[in-house]
Amino acid sequence: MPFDKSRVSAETGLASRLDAVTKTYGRGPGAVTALDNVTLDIRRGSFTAVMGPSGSGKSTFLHCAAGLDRPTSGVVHLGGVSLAGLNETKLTELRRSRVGFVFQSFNLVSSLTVQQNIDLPGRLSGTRAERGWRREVVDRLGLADRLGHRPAQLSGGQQQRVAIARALVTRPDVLFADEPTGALDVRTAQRILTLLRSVVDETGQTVVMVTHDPVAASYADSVLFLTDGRIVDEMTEPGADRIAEHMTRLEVRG
Ligand SMILES: Nc1ncnc2c1ncn2[C@@H]1O[C@H](COP(=O)(O)OP(=O)(O)OP(=O)(O)O)[C@@H](O)[C@H]1O
Repeated sequence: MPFDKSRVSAETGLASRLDAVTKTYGRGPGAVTALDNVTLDIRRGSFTAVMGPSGSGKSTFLHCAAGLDRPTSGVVHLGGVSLAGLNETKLTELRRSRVGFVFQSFNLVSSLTVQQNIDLPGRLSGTRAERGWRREVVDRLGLADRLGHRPAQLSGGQQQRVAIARALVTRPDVLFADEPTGALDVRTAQRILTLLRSVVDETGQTVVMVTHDPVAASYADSVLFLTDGRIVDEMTEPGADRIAEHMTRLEVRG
C-alpha cells in the first residue's frame, strides 16, 4: 500500500534539518568553504536529488547531513535529534539505527563476502533485516549469484550495487547516496532508481541522492542545486530536460 505522506505529523515530519551549516576545510589563506551557511529541511518520505558543478560541495553536504562529518558551524538534526550535542558514540549509534549511506567510493570491506558486507550494518546495530526484504533487495539488485564473492572479484558496477544493498536492507529512515548510479549502465541505473523511488513511495523512507545525471535526478520529488557551497535553486518534480538545461546554465555561470 502506498505510504500516506499526509499522515506524517508536523513535528515528526522532518527527516533531516540543516540550520546555518558551514563547513570549512583548512585554515588561513588556504581555507576552503565547502558549505556556506546552508539552511534546509528535508521532509520525511521525500526523495531529494542534489546537483551542482564539481567542487560545489555536494559530498560535503551529504556527509554533514548524515552526521558523518561535523560542520564547522551550524547545527544538523536527524529525525528531530540535534547532532551537535552528541558525543561520537551516541552519534554512531544514531547513525547506525537511522541512516543508510552509499559512498561514492563504495567503502566495502575487502575481507568480507558480498553477503557479509550486506549484513554488516544490521550486525553492528543489532537489527535483523527482514528476510523477505533482504532477498528482494538482493534480487532486484541482481546480486543473488554473487553473494559468496569478495569485493575485489566484482566489477565496479557490481560493487556499487552491493553498497546500495548494504544501505537498504535495514530499512533506514534516511538513505543518503553519493552518486549511486555513477558506475552503472543505463538499464541497471534505471532499475536502481526505481527501487529508490519505491522505498520512498511504499515505505515512507527518505532518500537524499547526489547525482550528476539529470535523468537520475528526475526520479526525485525535488532537485537542489548547489554552487560554491550554497543552495542556489530548487526545482519541484522537474523533467530531465529542464534539469539538464539548468545545470548547463549553472556551469556556464560558474
Ligand atoms: N577533506 C578535505 N580537505 C580539504 N578540502 C576539501 C576536503 N573535502 C572537500 N574539500 C573541498 O571542498 C570543496 C567541495 O568538495 P565536495 O567534494 O563536497 O564537492 P562535490 O560537489 O561533491 O564535488 P564532485 O562533484 O567533484 O564530487 C572542494 O573545493 C574540495 O576541494
